[in-house]
Amino acid sequence: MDRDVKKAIEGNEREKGMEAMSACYQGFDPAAYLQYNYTPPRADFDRPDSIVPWKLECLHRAFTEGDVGGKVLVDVGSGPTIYQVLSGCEVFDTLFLTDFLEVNRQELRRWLWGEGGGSLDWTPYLQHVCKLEGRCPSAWSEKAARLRSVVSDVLPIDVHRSDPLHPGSKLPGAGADCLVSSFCLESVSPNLDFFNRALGHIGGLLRPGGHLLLIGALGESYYMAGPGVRIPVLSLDEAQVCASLKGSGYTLVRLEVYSLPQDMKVGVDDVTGVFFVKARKP
Ligand SMILES: C[S@@+](CC[C@H](N)C(=O)[O-])C[C@H]1O[C@@H](n2cnc3c(N)ncnc32)[C@H](O)[C@@H]1O
Repeated sequence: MDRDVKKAIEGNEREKGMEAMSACYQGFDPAAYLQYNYTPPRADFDRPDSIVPWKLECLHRAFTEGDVGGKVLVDVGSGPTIYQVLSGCEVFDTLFLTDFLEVNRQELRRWLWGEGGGSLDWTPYLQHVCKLEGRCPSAWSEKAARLRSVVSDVLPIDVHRSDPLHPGSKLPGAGADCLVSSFCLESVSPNLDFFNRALGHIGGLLRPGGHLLLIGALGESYYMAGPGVRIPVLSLDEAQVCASLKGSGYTLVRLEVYSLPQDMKVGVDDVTGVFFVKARKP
């Protein structure tokens, strides 16, 4: 087959894959998603084996080891959540939150700048991260103020585009000094090829020498994003995550894995574990 025709067919298939994924996301319900994943037992701060405290601990460690720094932090596919930047906001003075869906960007803006907060009370999260930082939990309001002061914008993003941010949303300087992304790439990719491409696309936002902190689901084939809203997920294992990072040119600093205790399986997905990666772009 002619090379150009083959490329056109492949391009067409990719467009279809992106459209199908985008259609799945139209029913995403931020309040329900937060309720499913960010309340006990998954966010039980009295249990170190709960998912959220584990993620917050990984992020805290990654941001306080001394090797991650610079000016600009970008969170890719923030969704309606802020937990993933509670440690990073102390290290970076400029932070961009991003998401594909306006409903999620709106939820973030409500917490950041709106009146009446948002759909979830983030206070226990702020208190917990203050404790990890050796501060008094009552410092949580200072942390909230710090986060609000460093967020420069909440931007639209599409990781399936080679230039994932809108052309009008150029990052300052040579790009981000650090990227965080949690449960985004595998939840928006119909197959490993899409995942690898998306990883490459977001890498374009990161300056050489910058760090990627990637959190994601292991062994997950779907999650619920609202009543009756079932989103397919690319089921990954640790070896695939490592191979994808290597394929995108990253140097792996650390991979940590969390296995879900039986009582964290609450019927909103079929995830079996979570990975946390710290990697560096050479
Ligand atoms: C499973 S949620 C993760 C949200 C949050 N980061 C977390 O840790 O819970 C996946 C997110 O990816 C976003 N998303 C969907 N399609 C996307 C795309 N093409 N590019 C970037 N983000 C996308 C969704 O809107 C959703 O917020």
